Amino acid sequence: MTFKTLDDLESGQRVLVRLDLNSPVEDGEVQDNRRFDRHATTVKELAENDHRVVLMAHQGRPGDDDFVSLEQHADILAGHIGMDVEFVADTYGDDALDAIRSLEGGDVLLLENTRMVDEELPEEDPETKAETAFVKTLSEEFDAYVNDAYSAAHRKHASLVGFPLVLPSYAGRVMESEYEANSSIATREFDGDVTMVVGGTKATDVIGVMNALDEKVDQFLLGGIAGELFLRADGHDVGYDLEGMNLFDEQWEKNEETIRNVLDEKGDQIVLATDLAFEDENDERAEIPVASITEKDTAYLDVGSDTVATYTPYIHDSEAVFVKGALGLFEDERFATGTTGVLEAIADTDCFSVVGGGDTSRAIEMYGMSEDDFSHVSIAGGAYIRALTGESLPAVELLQEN
Ligand SMILES: Nc1ncnc2c1ncn2[C@@H]1O[C@H](COP(=O)(O)OP(=O)(O)O)[C@@H](O)[C@H]1O
Ligand SMILES: O=C(OP(=O)(O)O)[C@H](O)COP(=O)(O)O
Repeated sequence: MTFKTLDDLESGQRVLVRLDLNSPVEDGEVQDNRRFDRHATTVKELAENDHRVVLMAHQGRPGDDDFVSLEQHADILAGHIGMDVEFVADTYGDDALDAIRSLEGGDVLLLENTRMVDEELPEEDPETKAETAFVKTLSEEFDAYVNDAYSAAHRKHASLVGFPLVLPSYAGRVMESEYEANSSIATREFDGDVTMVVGGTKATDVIGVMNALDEKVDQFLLGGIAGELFLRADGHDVGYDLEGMNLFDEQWEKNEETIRNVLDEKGDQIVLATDLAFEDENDERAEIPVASITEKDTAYLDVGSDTVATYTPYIHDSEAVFVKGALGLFEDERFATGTTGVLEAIADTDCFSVVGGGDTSRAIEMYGMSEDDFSHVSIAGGAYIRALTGESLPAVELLQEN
């Protein structure tokens, strides 16, 4: 491990901890999710080591519907760690400082949404962030900083990159496990085949992964919106926006040439869906072979069962399988077959497997699978894709330099 961890942190200190509790918010209600469960391990360990634990996290972005206070997050987190989590609706003002100074060993306090601090969001160099009033004021109150927010590590925000320049800094347990797993595709050598299942909504994610990992990956199994755009490049009447849709055409305009080039250059590594699923006149799932599609008149919402049957042997014959992005609209049970099919194929093997993507990894718990069926289930989306494509994660690099 290339950074200091909680194993290196002496007990009984004043510790400022950055988590990523960014969650879906539905009608103002913060939705519990695996990020709380995963971060609970770090928080509980710090409290049990008699630290005075002060937590920072963000939720949403100013102006978005999910930009809310962290008050609900404190209650949800308390439920996961089985301890009280005090909340103060302040980030670094007098109320926050008073609450921080009144803590005793083993206490846990959550500060207000870091994105309510003007100095937090602009993406700036760590040196600039270290000079903000936010960082300078808070860092005076602590002996150490712990960053556990791997899934936000691609952001150069004050709470993520300002403190490591002014406090002794350590990786939390989530940071450790996410870094280890998500960098493994780049750092580990596999004797057998390596397979990547890539889907989701963003063609640029798929292109980035293919360009970065074509030396490491033997086959890319495609699905989702991105997979349909590659089918369009392969000459099929799919991957088009129908009336009222905005999923394909804008991406196609921006990426057509790149998609065609990737398909030409890496075609022998790319496996495309052989059939797709759609909603028929009875609102039920129906499937059609891609070769039989001759009209641009249907919205396809999943890969078909024949595609799953085609992808399964690749997965079964692989030593390592990495997943990024769903193969269909899995939130609708009728169109979960592609995503659950490949996840079940992975679960049936003892290959090394990493499932990533903030939305995609939710499919595991939604369809009764266990995280234990996989080597690692990431709670990161954008950060995971950057790890796969070898792009920098500024907050991780700063921990490594500390
Ligand atoms: N054919 C499809 N039509 C509509 N949505 C799709 C389709 N395939 C996948 N999706 C959507 O893609 C989302 C996941 O993609 P994305 O957000 O890029 O990945 P992640 O958040 O897991 O990194 C899922 O929420 C799923 O609903
Ligand atoms: O949820 C997050 O990113 P993700 O959706 O890529 O997993 C992180 O918390 C970063 O949030 P942001 O994309 O609002 O900076």
